[in-house]
This record gives sequence, C-alpha cells and structure tokens, in this order.
Amino acid sequence: MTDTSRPRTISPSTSPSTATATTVRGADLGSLVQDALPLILDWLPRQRWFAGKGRPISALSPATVTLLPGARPGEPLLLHLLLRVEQRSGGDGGPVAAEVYQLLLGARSSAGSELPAAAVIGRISGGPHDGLLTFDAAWEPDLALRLLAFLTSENGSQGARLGPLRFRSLLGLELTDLTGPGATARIGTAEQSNTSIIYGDTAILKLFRRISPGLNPDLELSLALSRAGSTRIPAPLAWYEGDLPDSPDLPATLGLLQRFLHGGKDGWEFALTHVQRLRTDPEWQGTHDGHPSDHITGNFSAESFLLGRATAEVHLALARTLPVTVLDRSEIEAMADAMALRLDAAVLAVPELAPYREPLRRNFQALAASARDGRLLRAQRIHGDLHLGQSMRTGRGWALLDFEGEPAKPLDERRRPQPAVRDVAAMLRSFDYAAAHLLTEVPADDPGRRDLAVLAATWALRNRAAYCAGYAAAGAEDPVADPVLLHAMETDKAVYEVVYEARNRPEWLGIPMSAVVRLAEAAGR
Ligand SMILES: Nc1ncnc2c1ncn2[C@@H]1O[C@H](COP(=O)(O)OP(=O)(O)O)[C@@H](O)[C@H]1O
Ligand SMILES: O=P(O)(O)O[C@H]1O[C@H](CO)[C@@H](O[C@H]2O[C@H](CO)[C@@H](O)[C@H](O)[C@H]2O)[C@H](O)[C@H]1O
Repeated sequence: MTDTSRPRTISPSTSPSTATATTVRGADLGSLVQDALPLILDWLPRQRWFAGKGRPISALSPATVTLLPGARPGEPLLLHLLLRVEQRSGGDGGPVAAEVYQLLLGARSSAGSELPAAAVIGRISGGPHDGLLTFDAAWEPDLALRLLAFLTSENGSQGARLGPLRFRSLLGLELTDLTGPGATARIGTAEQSNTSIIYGDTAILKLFRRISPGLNPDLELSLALSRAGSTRIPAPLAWYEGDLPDSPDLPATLGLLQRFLHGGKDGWEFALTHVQRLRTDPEWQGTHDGHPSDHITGNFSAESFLLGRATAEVHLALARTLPVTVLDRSEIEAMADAMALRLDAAVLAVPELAPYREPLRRNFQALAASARDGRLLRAQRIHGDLHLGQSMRTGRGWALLDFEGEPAKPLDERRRPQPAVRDVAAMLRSFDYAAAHLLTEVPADDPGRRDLAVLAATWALRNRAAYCAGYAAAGAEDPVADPVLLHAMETDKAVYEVVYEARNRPEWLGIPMSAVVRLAEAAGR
C-alpha cells in the first residue's frame, strides 16, 4: 500500500532549492528538480505534445512538485511535476504567455531497465545529484504502475490526496489486479496530443500534457455519457486532478483512466485499408472502365453508416444529460462572424487561401442571413474535434474517443454548447482525407491518375452520404436537411485544416485546399 500521508510539494513562489525542500532517501527534492530543469528545458521542445514549438522558452519553473511515494531502496524516484513554461509570442518584443505542462519525472542512479531514447531527459552532472538519470516516467513500466496504484487504491473513490493531487476511482478495488504481480504497462504508440499508458489490455490512462485550470471536457463528457448509459465510449474508470497555485479553486484534470478497447481498429487506419484496397484490388483493376460502379466503392459505406449512427447516439445521450440551449439571431450572427474572423486569420497565415476568401465568406454570410430570416439553432455539448482517428471499431460497434475538443482552444470555449452538426461536418472532412490517400504516391503524369481521382471523389461522396444517413437514422436531426449550416461548418473546418496542414504537414495541404475549392465553388452557385 502506498503512503499517501506525507505530501511533499514545493510552492512556486519559493525557491525549490532552499525552501520546502524535503529529503527523500538522501535526495533533496527541491534541488533535484532544480538540477533537472536545464535538462528538461532542452528535452521539452522536442516532445510531440509540447504546443509551443518554434518559440524559445524564456522561463521554466516548477509550479508544483509532488513525490509519489512507494519506492523501495534502490528503486527510482517518481515525482509529479506541473511545469510553468513562459514563452514570448511574436518575437523578442512580444508578450509573455505562460502554459502549464504535466511531467512524471523519474530519477535513478542505478542502471535499471533500458529506456527508449525519447524517454531520457538527461543525466545530472555535478552537485549532490551528480550522475542521477532523469527520464519521463510514463515510459517506465514500474513507475507507471506506481502511479496507477494511487488511482486504484482503496481510498480512490473517496478521493485519495497527495499534496495538490487528488485521485478518484469509480470502480474501487476492481482494478487492483492491474497493479499486482505480473502487471504490465506500456506507452501508447498512436500519434496523439497527450500521452497514454496502457495497463495490461484492460485500462488506458491518458496523461493530459498541457494543463488548464478546470474540468477537462474529455473527463466531463466521458462521465456524462457513462451516466447516460452510453456504450459508445470507453467506460471511465478513474481520474486524478490537481490544484494549480494560481487557481486553487479550479482543480485541473490531469489524467483519465478508461477501459482499454482491446482489439479495436482505429477508424482512420480502417478507412485507409479500404481505400488502399481499391487501388490494389486486381478484380477492380480488371473491371474498371473509368465509371466507378457501386461495388468498387467498397463496403466501407456500411461502416460509415454505423459510425454516423454511433455519432448520433452520442449526441442524443449528451443532450439528455447536459444542458441544451437555443441560439438566437445574435448568437448565430456572432458564430458566423467568428468563422469569418478565423478565415481572415487563416488567409494571413496561408496566402494560398486568398483567392477563395470572398466565396468562402458567402458560406458564413448565408448562415447569418438565415438567422435574420428567423431561424434558431439548437446547441449542445459535442465532441468538438471529431475525425476518423477519434473513432474505434470494436466487436461491439463503433466507439468515439477523446472528447477534449480542439486542444488549441481555451477550455471555456471548448465547453460551450455548439450545434451538433459541427461534429458531423468535421467527420465529413475526414472521409475526404481518407479518399485523398488513393492519390498519394501517384505521379501527376500517371495515365491512371484521372480515373483514381474520380474514384476518390466517388468514395468520399458515398461514405459522406452513408455517414449522414446513419446519423439521421438514429433519430437525430438530419444533417443534410440544413445545407446552409452544414456548408458553413464544413468551410470553417476546412479553413482550420488548411492552417493545421500548412503548419504541421505541408505535403498534405492539398487535401483541405481541394475542399476549399469545392466549397468556394458551391458558394458561388
Ligand atoms: N480506450 C481506448 N482503447 C483503445 N485504444 C485507445 C483508447 N483510447 C485511446 N486509444 C488509442 O490512443 C490514441 C490516442 O488517444 P486520444 O484520446 O485521441 O489521445 P490524444 O487526446 O492525446 O490525441 C487513439 O487514437 C487510439 O488509437
Ligand atoms: O487528433 P488531434 O486532436 O491531434 O487533431 C489534430 O490532428 C489531426 C491529424 O492527426 C487533424 O485531423 C486532420 O487529419 C486527419 C487525418 O490525419 C483527418 O482525418 C481529419 O479529418 C483532419 O481534420 C485535426 O484536424 C487536428 O486538430
């Protein structure tokens, strides 16, 4: 059993090396963190989850430091850190903005198990901790299991406390097997904005990396959907939260433990498998005459229908348990204005968008005009960042993952009720992305490219239609019945994607740009 009785936290307002530093097996926590900071400073910007890439860090300091006890002699230390990272935006003279990131810091002196290069933060050189190896403990199975012990402890359901950290379990003792002899932990390998640790094949813990005060929508919506009896999400099992020194009354969600969907197929990979088969299937190659017939669009549309139905079920469940509002004229106009402003900012960031600005704006103006004509809009809590990669096909049907919303947006914006069709539009974009993979690696002068382009467009159309049909079949509002809203939402998402791709995957920019062209043409009609 872990010792939860002696929190050891260093206040950010004091110098960790002199103030509340606590001696643990000879190691002074405060000075240990202080010695590790230069190593963390070098390591942090290289992490996929670090959102401030490309801007120098002007200050790095621990906001909280908590020892997670439980190390036997010779075993590594496990420290929970909330790190305050200051960066200037817009060059040297720009304003300083601070973000908080979560790090599980492991520290050991002996060799121990081999760590992947990505996990190694560095070896401290000089001073009382000379030679101590520091690392990201999420990658170290024994330390990942030590963290799990707090989430699954007997005290969990009452909220075990450890300094600024509080652990809550929904299942009490049911998960203690996971931490017993033979228990395993491994890091998730999927591309993600946070870090996930998979325990056995039973549970997955998401460590949120960029931390904002308040309830993370991923936890909030998982709990709400679970309360509503939804089986379309991995059941939440436990979570932990922490107090940030600047906002002690607004605990920040730090980690969410959920049922692991063993054997589930990632929706994006699943769709790509189908799409690739279209390209390589000899039967199709032999019969194709330039006019794709139904069978060559593959059976994925049956899956798309089911995914649409699952999405609608999630929306209906959210509307049953969380507040639903009605957006009036001024609120709809404000929504359309916000879309237009995002477009303006996107044009500045990606000049290729400029020729399409006016026609795209018309899609937003049409939405505002429909409000002036007296239309209202239902708004509710939604997923907020839905795409095929956020869905998983299991033996029991489709499940949706990651209700965090777009991580770059402030938490209060992400928690605001939205028309549910925003999620639908986002998923429609994903079918376009998957279809575009029919054309990757096909040279521009390949004689078969035109046919493939027709096939890709057909695949996207069929799957988009099937998804919307499945959505409507579940009893939710039919998304295609409101083309003005759907076009505005899809345009907004495509514009977001143009900026996202220009920044992250310039070689993929053509995918959302094709949508921009299509949506601009549609606006002209
Ligand atoms: N409950 C789960 N069961 C199985 N795999 C999961 C589960 N939750 C997440 N994953 C896998 O981890 C990936 C990242 O999860 P996600 O919640 O999207 O993280 P992030 O918010 O960091 O992007 C998913 O795409 C999926 O492959
Ligand atoms: O999953 P995240 O929350 O990190 O979302 C971001 O990355 C996504 C890519 O991983 C990005 O999604 C875009 O690319 C997908 C294919 O890789 C495609 O299916 C989506 O439709 C498309 O938007 C997402 O936009 C971004 O926020």
